[in-house]
Amino acid sequence: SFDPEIDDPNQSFNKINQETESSGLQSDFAGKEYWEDIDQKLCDDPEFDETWKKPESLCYSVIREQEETRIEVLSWSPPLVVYRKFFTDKQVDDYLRIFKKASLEQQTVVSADGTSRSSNVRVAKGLITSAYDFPEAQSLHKTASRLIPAINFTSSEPINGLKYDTKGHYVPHYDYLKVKDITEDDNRMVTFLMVFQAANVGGGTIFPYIRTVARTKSGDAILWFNMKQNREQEPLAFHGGCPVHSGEKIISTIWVERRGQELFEAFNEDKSFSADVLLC
Ligand SMILES: O=C(O)CCC(=O)C(=O)O
Ligand SMILES: [Fe+2]
Repeated sequence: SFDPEIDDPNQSFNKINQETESSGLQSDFAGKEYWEDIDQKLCDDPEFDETWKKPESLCYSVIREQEETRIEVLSWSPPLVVYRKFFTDKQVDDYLRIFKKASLEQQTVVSADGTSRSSNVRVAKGLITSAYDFPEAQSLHKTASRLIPAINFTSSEPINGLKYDTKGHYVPHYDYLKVKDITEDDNRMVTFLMVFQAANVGGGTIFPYIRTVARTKSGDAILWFNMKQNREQEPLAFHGGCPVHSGEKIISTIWVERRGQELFEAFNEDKSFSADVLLC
């Protein structure tokens, strides 16, 4: 089925041209110098977002075997979609409970001399929650596989949890790996990002080149492609975690490899994928 919901284009045009009051929100945080001003503004001010000016930005309801998924298309090509209320409250609570129990580690980066140090590029605490060790994570994996049949979730990295405290953020980057011993087949075709707790203020997921921010709530998920059809890096998939100005944000990601993606086997051109595969 098909259920478009378009804002009045004139109304959003007017909104975008109004003076905004976002500057009051922009607090100081460690690593602020890594952020472009224009991206911080997009993070903090939904009125600055250009997505809803595009005629192709629509919401779809897809029903398969009596189960409904609500998909918001933020970009067709490359695909960037938000799944609203994808997980049940129980799934969200169960996964959050792992986080409350675990001792979290500040994410580190490796320096040139081989030592690891904390970095202000990613101010967040991580926790590997593999589907083998955690039934709560397996449940998420199963739901994703069932409701998104276009993607083969079997070939994926362990589910990676991430918690941002107030002032936490993740400077825009690519998930596509540029490491020598990684083949194109092993590389991250898709990022599936699940939201378990949204920040009170801030904390969206920004795509600077698509000029949009996915503003999600707990139970929502975001999916995008990091790869072009020919398996090279998708330039528009550059993204980051917007600064959290108040509250905490808890997410986890499944990185899906190109390996075993039968639906995409025949696609090999030097161009972006298209989101229509996600709607059937
Ligand atoms: O926090 C976000 O919204 C983005 C997280 C992210 O980009 C990542 O974990 O690779
Ligand atoms: Fe990322």
